[in-house]
Amino acid sequence: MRSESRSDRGGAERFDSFSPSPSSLLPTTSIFTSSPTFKMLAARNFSAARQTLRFPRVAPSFVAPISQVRFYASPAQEAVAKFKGQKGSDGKYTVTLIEGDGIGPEIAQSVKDIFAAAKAPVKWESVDVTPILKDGKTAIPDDAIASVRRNFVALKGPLATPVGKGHVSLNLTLRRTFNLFANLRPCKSIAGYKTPYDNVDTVLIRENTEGEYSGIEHVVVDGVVQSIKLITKEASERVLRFAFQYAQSINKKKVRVVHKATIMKMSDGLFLNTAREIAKDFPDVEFDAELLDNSCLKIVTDPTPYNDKVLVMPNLYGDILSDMCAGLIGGLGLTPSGNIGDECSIFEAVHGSAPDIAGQGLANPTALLLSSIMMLQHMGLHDHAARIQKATFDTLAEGKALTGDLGGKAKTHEYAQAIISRL
Ligand SMILES: NC(=O)C1=CN([C@@H]2O[C@H](COP(=O)(O)OP(=O)(O)OC[C@H]3O[C@@H](n4cnc5c(N)ncnc54)[C@H](O)[C@@H]3O)[C@@H](O)[C@H]2O)C=CC1
Ligand SMILES: O=C(O)CCC(=O)C(=O)O
Repeated sequence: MRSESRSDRGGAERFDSFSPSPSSLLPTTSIFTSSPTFKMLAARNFSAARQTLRFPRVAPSFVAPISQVRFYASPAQEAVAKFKGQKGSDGKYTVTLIEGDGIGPEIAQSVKDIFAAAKAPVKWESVDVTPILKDGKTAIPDDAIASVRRNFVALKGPLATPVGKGHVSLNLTLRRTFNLFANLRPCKSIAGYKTPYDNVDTVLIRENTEGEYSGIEHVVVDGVVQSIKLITKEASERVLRFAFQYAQSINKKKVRVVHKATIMKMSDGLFLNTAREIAKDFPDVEFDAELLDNSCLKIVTDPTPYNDKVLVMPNLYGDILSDMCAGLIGGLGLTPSGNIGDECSIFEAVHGSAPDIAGQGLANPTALLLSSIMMLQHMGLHDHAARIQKATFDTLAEGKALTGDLGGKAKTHEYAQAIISRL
């Protein structure tokens, strides 16, 4: 029976049992399985022109049309977010590629080279996501949308966002456009790369379409702005159900909600209460909850107790906590992610466009490469995923061809070559 009791700040609220954590970073089996009104920019660089797009003063149309909305009737229902792509007549899957800004093209090139050397059955379809305005709102060009919908899967480099002005984040626009409701961010220690902890193995799932990232902001009066954190039961339910199903698929038998329902009693309260309801459908998975600040303190003090759990949380908390976890294993050059939806999924590194090192061949492509390995697993290409993963981890463990962020001297392409030589 599920028992619920409130704990003090030192512990999590507990609800119930436990099982061993998986031994690999990425599970070998998973449930992954018009014309524009006008075109704003011609170039794919992060230019002043992009900044001319304005924040909407009213809510953007990110709510999915009813035809896209998925309702969950019972836990027995098929696992969410399965890959629906088909091999072409050439024996290859076509995958949409968004190279991105800053270091994006450099790290994307490494992934392309490694996939070619590994003979991964993937054909890249590069698309331009320079934003357009549709009905006054930032949108992804129709060709790019059609490509992702056709291929069901995409690999994406980082996209830069103007600070404090300009167009809505394209990263967020992509997640909303395709209703990519869960952002899956695993973070595991790299053998051979020494950090204060040798055994980090966290799995964080972030609600990906609403919360603090809803983009509903307006000026109330001069000097007073309001930003709305939108939480809906429907979006909470789908990411929470994904979290429980994902935990089962990787044999982690604990799911923990990270929240701040002490302060945001209604919004985080709805997320937490929805989690309690969903948890009833998964009696074999232990469920509890923890306050965000407490989670941060405890993870940086000792991440080990988090190795047996899947953490699930509202949008902003997941963004911040996953960067913090990246710091525990050696930085943003190492952490992958998957934006998971019912129809399509887009895989990308956790990091951004790293303008400070862009164009110099200094970027570490590991995070995008591990994201592409998650993508292969999602597509059911487990053998190719395992081969590339082994070559990557062996190269890192050997430590001879590391990029600057890991204390090495290798250029991006030299590190990629070292991986290729092991394939
Ligand atoms: N999902 C996405 O596409 C994301 C995009 N961004 C955007 O990226 C831009 C830059 O954001 P920042 O705050 O500077 O964060 P960032 O993640 O781009 O960089 C933070 C630090 O980590 C380093 N770093 C990141 N990735 C690296 C890699 N692969 N290899 C070696 N070092 C790496 C950078 O050099 C920098 O020192 C902004 O426009 C932001 O909006 C930020 C986060 C995610
Ligand atoms: O879109 C951006 O500029 C940053 C987004 C981000 O940090 C993320 O959600 O991964």
